[in-house]
Amino acid sequence: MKKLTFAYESQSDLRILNTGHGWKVEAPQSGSRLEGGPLGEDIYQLEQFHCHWGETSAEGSEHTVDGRAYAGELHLVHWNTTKYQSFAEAAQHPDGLAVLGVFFDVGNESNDEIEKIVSTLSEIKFKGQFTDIPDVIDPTTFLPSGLGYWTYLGSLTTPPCNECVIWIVYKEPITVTEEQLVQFRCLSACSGEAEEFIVKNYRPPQPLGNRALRECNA
Ligand SMILES: CC[C@H](C)CCC(=O)Nc1ccc(S(N)(=O)=O)cc1
Ligand SMILES: [Zn+2]
Repeated sequence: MKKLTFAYESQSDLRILNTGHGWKVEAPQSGSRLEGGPLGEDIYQLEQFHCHWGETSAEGSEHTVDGRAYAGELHLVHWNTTKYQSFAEAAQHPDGLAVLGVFFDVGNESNDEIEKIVSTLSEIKFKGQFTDIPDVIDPTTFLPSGLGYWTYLGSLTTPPCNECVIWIVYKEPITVTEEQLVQFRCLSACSGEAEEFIVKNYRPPQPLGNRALRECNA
């Protein structure tokens, strides 16, 4: 496979919202480009990023490596702007979306970029609430230093689970702290006063079936 290349913009005032299933940062970046690797000749553009976690740090990732789960997983969601006119249209095609998955390992040093997300969560405690992240966010800082990855053809991991995703999962995790994950679990799944915490929002891996998994050791 050709090398995967990416270029992102740094943006401030990105909107973060509580979807009821977790937090999501809307980051449509016309100036961003993800290309190469398993993506053929097409260019993919960043649309949003979000993450998945578990009720303890023993679980939380949506992919597992030889059966081992990580404490969480960040998803940078891109869509094929070479072939399609909109994100929604791209989501109807097998090569429509490209999602970069980055595993979370729990460690002692907190991740500064994730901290910019965590610092806004008290303002979006309830489903439907949103706020702007004052800090400048550079998606490149979410990526690990080692750029080796696995890739396969898959789907959205939440309904409607469209089979429209070229998955690219980095082998090397990034480090977050237990405190940062604890803050994720304080988000509420409901809009009212009732508190039902979003303690876990990951979908377990599904059978590979006859799909090929490829790897690239950048
Ligand atoms: C109509 C297009 C699309 C259904 C609109 C909603 C959407 O964007 N869903 C979505 C996006 C990413 C993931 S994941 N977790 O990265 O696989 C899961 C679900
Ligand atoms: Zn996801």
